[in-house]
Amino acid sequence: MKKYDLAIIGAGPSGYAAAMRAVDFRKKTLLVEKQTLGGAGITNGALSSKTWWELSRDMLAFRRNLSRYGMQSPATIWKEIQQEVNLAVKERIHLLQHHLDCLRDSPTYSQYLDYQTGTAEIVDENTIKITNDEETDVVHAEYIVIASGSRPRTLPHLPIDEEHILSSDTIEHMTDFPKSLVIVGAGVVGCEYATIFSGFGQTKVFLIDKGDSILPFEDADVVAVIEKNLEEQGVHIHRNSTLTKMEIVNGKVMYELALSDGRTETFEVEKALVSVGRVPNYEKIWSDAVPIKMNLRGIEDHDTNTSIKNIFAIGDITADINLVNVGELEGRYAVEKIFSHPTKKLVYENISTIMFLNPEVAGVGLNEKMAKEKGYNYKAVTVDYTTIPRAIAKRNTQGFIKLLVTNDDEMKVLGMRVVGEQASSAIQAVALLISMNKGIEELAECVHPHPSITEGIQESVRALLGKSILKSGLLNNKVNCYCYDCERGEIESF
Ligand SMILES: Cc1cc2nc3c(=O)[nH]c(=O)nc-3n(C[C@H](O)[C@H](O)[C@H](O)COP(=O)(O)OP(=O)(O)OC[C@H]3O[C@@H](n4cnc5c(N)ncnc54)[C@H](O)[C@@H]3O)c2cc1C
Ligand SMILES: NC(=O)c1ccc[n+]([C@@H]2O[C@H](COP(=O)([O-])OP(=O)(O)OC[C@H]3O[C@@H](n4cnc5c(N)ncnc54)[C@H](O)[C@@H]3O)[C@@H](O)[C@H]2O)c1
Repeated sequence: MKKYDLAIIGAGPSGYAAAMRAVDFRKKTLLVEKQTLGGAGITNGALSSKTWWELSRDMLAFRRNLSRYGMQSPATIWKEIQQEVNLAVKERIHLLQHHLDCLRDSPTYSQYLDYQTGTAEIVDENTIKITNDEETDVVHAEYIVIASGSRPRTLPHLPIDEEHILSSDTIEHMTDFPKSLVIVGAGVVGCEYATIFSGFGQTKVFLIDKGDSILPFEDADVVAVIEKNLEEQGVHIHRNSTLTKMEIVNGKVMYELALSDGRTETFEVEKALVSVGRVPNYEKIWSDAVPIKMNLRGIEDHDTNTSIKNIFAIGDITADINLVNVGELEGRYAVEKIFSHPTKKLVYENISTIMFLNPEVAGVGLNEKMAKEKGYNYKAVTVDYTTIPRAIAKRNTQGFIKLLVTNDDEMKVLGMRVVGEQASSAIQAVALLISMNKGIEELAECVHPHPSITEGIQESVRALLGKSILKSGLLNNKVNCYCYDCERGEIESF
């Protein structure tokens, strides 16, 4: 039986990152993947959907520019767009595969990493069975990392046939733009695909929202911008609507909604996308001999440790945040914990996220909803994009920056949201401040290039310190500072 220091189940972003960190420690490592290298980080997930989003955004901008010069838009051809996405996916998988091949052939690394395709199952604490079409292999591992990821959640009354009623695993494999598409679930996946399909301008999109606003975890001012743009692109948002029935009738999707006023309404569309969250891939990963504790959301890990001493869990299989950067962070951390002593704790406070919407929404740390739930007294500033020269030059001033800090002398950064052009690049400096547990003074004096969106971040910081160029509370609240008192539940401008 082959012996390994570490065996990793799943080669998505979490497992791949863990394997590469183990190689740094020169430990004999096995990485097992049953399907596609890169997991949902590449295929039917992060990279593929972001390629669709980029192409859709380009097409929307192209159509707008053509109409500015009084020109007709050409037709958008599904096959061409899909081919480009497939190229992006192949390019990334090829790079990761080629990297594995190079490691295998490298005199420095070849003895440390084995990559095997097959389905892995933990038989006991140190034994893994790997099955593929041809054979079954059994290996010994001192430590095991589970990185088996997640898949789309299904609902009992929604007959997903992956042809008419689809999940995020198959929506990108359709053969043409549907004339109409209903999306069940207005979370990140649902809103990103609503943005993608409405951006191409070939599909009438309906979005079913259980509550009164999409993206229920986000602040109302952020959501308002996104909803406005979706609706301007022709998306119909069914608010406060419960899906009571969905069926395939004569090749079309019929769905029935119960509205909050007691009425029911029926609609017919060509396709449906169900995006109501994800569930962990835990089935048949471990046998009864290894009782790993989990709940409905995933493995209950403590800093990547599971309830079994030598078995760790990372990425989407765990019951916390499902993101590529979080999976990679956990993967690297788990391996450092196994083979050394990590110098830093595993912290989630400075995790940056981007939601690929119209416009993009970048975030780090807390938003106001979360800060209120956690009982913080905080100071906040909002700076409108209309005050930022770069946004004016771009001829797109829609959006704003919102920065939250503690309401004390230190003014530690709690979190930030940026909605608008280049939002993602604007948040990095603040993410760094949070990770360094620093106050905002540092950012106030740094000289930013001009014109740049990050000047808006600097103006936010200066406004909180009472030394901004544009003063708070004037100019129709385009620069606005306020504090929130959690005991009184009140907001006061300053
Ligand atoms: C549509 C969509 C868009 C997304 N967009 C973003 C984004 O923009 N940014 C972002 O940060 N995140 C995004 N995500 C989330 C991100 O894709 C996941 O958080 C990430 O892929 C999780 O990585 P993972 O390695 O934990 O799991 P996965 O990527 O799910 O990989 C797990 C791997 O394990 C393999 N596996 C499972 N069981 C076994 C077994 N028994 N034996 C061997 N192998 C096994 C699977 O085949 C798979 O390849 C998106 C997700 C979706 C669905
Ligand atoms: N840009 C990004 O970083 C990005 C993009 C896509 C996905 N992701 C990750 O993937 C994960 C999964 O995304 P998701 O959108 O599937 O999950 P989600 O949890 O973000 O959203 C699910 C939505 O479905 C709604 N819902 C649940 N049950 C419903 C029902 N019966 N009827 C109607 N609506 C219902 C919920 O209210 C929620 O709004 C996210 O946690 C996210 O971390 C990240």
